[in-house]
Amino acid sequence: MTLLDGKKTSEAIQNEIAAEVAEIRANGGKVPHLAAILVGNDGGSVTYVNNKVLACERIGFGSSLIRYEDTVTEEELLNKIKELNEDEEIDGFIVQLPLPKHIDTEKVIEAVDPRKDVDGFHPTNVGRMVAGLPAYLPATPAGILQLLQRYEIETKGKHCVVIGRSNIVGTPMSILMSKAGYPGDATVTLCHRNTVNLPYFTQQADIIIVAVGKPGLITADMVKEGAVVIDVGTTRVPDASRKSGFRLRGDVDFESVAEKCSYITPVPGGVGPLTIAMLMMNTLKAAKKEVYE
Ligand SMILES: Nc1nc2c(c(=O)[nH]1)N[C@@H](CN(C=O)c1ccc(C(=O)N[C@@H](CCC(=O)O)C(=O)O)cc1)CN2
Repeated sequence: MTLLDGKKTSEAIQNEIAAEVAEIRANGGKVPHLAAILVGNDGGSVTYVNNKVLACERIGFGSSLIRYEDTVTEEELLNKIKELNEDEEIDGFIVQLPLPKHIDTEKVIEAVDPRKDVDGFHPTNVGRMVAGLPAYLPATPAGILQLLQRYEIETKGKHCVVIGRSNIVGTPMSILMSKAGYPGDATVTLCHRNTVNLPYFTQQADIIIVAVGKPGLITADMVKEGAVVIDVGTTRVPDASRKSGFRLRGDVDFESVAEKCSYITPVPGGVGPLTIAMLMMNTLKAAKKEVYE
């Protein structure tokens, strides 16, 4: 069994981006600038956004962090988005999810100019991705593609079972894995909460990608010998022995499944760190106007 090391892969990608930024800087070009909007004080979201800002600093990007209390109104948020859409210094920006319940997330996502939507969540980017046109790909699925590619995992003709149909991970992942080319060309089954007899599908899978948020959902008896197992789940479970009071658990029962599969991602240190690297990649593309002229 080979461990798919997302931390190492993320560092490698970020080093490649940093080298390009150094070159841009040396040639007097515009240094990419990412802005992030964070609403509220959710522990996970604060960590992720701080890590995004730190990654910008390490790579040499400019960055802006815009914070609001969770009482912010939808109107205030939409006004800020309008401002960022028009700010020529900002190449791309994100609104950290989830948002408080009183804010319409879809409305917020649609307010972002698709040319600056480095999260790849705007319907224009989703549609372009489906149509095979240049688009910002959402960071988590794009990170999984990088892992498959960098570990030279065969995907053509394989049966890939994706579990979870979220707009951020499962649905785009299923589309990208079925597209022509590498990594892709797989036969894809998308399973979700109403799938009857989940093990029937997972037992046939050459590649399992699970993004549900149910710790330990995938057990050894559900996995074919030699399968590739990608775990996107990161649920915080209480752990009194840790200073933080919690630990992260994936959707895969790692100990038992690792003995059966050919490749597996750990949690933490698997898919998660790639999310940040791919956001940086999208921001570089935005600055270079690679997706939109
Ligand atoms: N606007 C966005 N919101 C959210 C996204 C997103 O891509 N854009 N994705 C997730 C959260 N997320 C990034 O924002 C994210 C999640 C996990 C990790 C990560 O590195 N996880 C580590 C563990 C970190 C920890 O200790 O908590 C790992 O898995 O090893 C990075 C980014 C939802 N919101």
